[in-house]
Amino acid sequence: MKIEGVDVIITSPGRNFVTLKLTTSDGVVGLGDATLNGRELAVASYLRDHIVPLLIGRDADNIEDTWQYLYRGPYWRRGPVTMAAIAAVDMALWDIKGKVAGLPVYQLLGGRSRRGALAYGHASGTTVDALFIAIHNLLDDGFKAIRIQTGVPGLAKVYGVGNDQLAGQKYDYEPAGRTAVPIQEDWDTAAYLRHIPKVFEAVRAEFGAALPLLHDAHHRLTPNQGAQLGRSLEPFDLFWLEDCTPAENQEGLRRVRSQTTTPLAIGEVFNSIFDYQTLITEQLIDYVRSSATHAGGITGLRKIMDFAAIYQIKSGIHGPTDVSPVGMAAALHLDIAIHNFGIQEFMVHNERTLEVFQTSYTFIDGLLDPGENPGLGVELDESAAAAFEYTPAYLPVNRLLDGTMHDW
Ligand SMILES: O=NC(=O)[C@@H](O)[C@H](O)[C@H](O)CO
Ligand SMILES: [Co+2]
Repeated sequence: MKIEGVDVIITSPGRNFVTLKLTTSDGVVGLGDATLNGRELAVASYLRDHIVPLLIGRDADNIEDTWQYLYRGPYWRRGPVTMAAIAAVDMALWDIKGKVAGLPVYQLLGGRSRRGALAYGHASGTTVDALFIAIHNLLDDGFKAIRIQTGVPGLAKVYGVGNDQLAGQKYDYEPAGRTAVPIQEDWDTAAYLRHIPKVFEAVRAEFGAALPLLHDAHHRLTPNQGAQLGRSLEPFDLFWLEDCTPAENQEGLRRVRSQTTTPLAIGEVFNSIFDYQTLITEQLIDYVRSSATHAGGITGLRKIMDFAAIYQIKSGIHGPTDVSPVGMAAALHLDIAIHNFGIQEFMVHNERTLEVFQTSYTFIDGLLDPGENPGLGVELDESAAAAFEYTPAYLPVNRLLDGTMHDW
């Protein structure tokens, strides 16, 4: 069965998505997510200009060989653009293989290892009161685990805090601003480190000790500051503290790990198994955050998760609204099949996105499930997609109060 058609579909139902559509000589269609927030056109070009010519005529059955061909063939390896492009091809080939077999992809990955995948939602508020409203809304929606982000006194806008009026609504936070250049946010680490423990103390007092709570420091701390935060949050028993420090310097996590028992999650910006090599072999983290969309697809992320399993490290697949429903579905098939599943981020796409992408995954009683449709279980309505033009959008940049460029 040969690959005959290769289309790159860019659509923007509220935010930009890049989708790869493969069509085989038998007319079977596979979809793959290639969305890289703020750099969508780079991946679209990588696909259109450099991958499409290589795919036409290739055997659609050979997923591993295609992955290796696209990973080793370009000579220049790894990186978010390359691995998102490879991810889209990989997902589309798994989608095709499932449709041909008449099986949901998780059945091809070893079958079901759990009833459903525990999801966590995003609660945010500029104030603790607004945050409480958001938490109640998510609990009402059935979430059994919740990420907590709040404003920081003295700072106008902080990562992960949406519009209080939308508090807890299903998609109350899209970080990429539709502006010609990135908007600038300000940051004050000392104010943040003073504030966050008080927020968790208030949340635990209001919602009790058992509710799984997560928090994302979003790469903004030094290793020692990450250690300080991890220690200060130990009394509040977090499910995880995410991106406590930029982790390209993987050894930096040794400092954090040696000082705190707060569980650590790293890697939504990582795209290769080598980005995790020290983090995993030295057990410096508890959860791997990469999405299938950004880490070379189902094939790429499965390799990372099987490596992590040896060291008792679990998945915490990245599931923001800038991973498309196709990427979300790919994650859910892995979530259901792998043994070392941890939790799945679920920001919930907006209605317009779900007009373009018809999904069959479900969220019931706090658990996500990919469903039983053959393949990944997502269809793309191309005429609906065409109605939403690409619009440049960028993630913010972040500076310290003295103007020094910092991590966002
Ligand atoms: O844990 N989730 C996150 O950190 C996300 O909200 C990221 O900021 C966005 O996906 C970046 O595009
Ligand atoms: Co994050």
